[in-house]
Amino acid sequence: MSESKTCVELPILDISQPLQQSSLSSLAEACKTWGFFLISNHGISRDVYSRIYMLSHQLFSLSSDTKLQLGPSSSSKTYIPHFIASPFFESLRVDGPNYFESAQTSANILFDQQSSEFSELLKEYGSKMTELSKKIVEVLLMSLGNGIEKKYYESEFKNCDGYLRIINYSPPESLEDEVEGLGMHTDMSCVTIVYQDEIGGLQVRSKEGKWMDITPCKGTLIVNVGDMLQAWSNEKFRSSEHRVVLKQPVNRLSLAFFWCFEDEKMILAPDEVVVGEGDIMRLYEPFVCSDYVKFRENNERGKFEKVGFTVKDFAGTSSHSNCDDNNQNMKVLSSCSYI
Ligand SMILES: O=C(O)CCC(=O)C(=O)O
Ligand SMILES: [Fe+2]
Repeated sequence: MSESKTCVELPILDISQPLQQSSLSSLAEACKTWGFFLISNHGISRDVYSRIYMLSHQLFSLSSDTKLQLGPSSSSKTYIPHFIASPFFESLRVDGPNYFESAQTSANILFDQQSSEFSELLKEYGSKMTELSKKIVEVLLMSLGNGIEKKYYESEFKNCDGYLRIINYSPPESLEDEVEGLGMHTDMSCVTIVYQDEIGGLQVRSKEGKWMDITPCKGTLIVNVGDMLQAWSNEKFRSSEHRVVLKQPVNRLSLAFFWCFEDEKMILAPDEVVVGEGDIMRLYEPFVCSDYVKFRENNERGKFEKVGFTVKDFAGTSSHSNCDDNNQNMKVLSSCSYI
């Protein structure tokens, strides 16, 4: 990997302060260009992070045999071992809405001594992330203008739910060049909230195809738009390709929280959102959320969220053929539709 890289400058939204019009504009701009921004004053203390980190570190230090008791099997994706996403990636999933129960089920299998510390912490983290995700989606809808949030926040987003992935990256000890910890992918969520430690490594791909570093910024969380919101917003918000590269021979831990529509949700951008600023083309056919998830899961090239086929290939109208795309595998499902 020898491409030259640059850091991307993303706006920081102070979520504890009343919203200014200027913050909404820079947010809308960042979400259209990068699909990424940062959140400060999110209300999660350093202490909570260091306790989650300590317990997660203990958990990932257990033997493979112990961890493999959690999966992977076709019915359970709780634990993803090394060599599925990459040789250096493993993760533990904690499902909402009952984060305590989900974490405790794993803890009971993994740890000899019964303790609820891990599950209590994840319950707290899950509920904070839920509140934050709701706020973020509302703010994003506000940034679209025309009172879109008043009309559509409650009716469209009230049944969203989340899950958390605790990810442990362990690069080889003799690391000469950087390696990919998690390959290029887009998220299938509405929004994802990531906490990365000071080691960094998260990169976003620009529209021109250049990899840009998202440098860790103390005390902030990273938010990125996922495929579901890209489709719902008719691409007013971009679900960008991103990846994780490991540049130092040290462990990296991250917490990725995915806020998603319910499985049976039909995704169709409202007319007011499609029209926007003179944009009259509907870029996606209506589709059911779980059908897209299945499409990604069943698609060899889409395995583990690697980009190959994305929501554009699944439900994009032919309006997309005029767009930026350097994806050679565009599969147009139907002809252009106008509202
Ligand atoms: O580990 C990270 O920083 C990002 C993880 C990620 O992109 C994902 O799990 O979808
Ligand atoms: Fe991701």
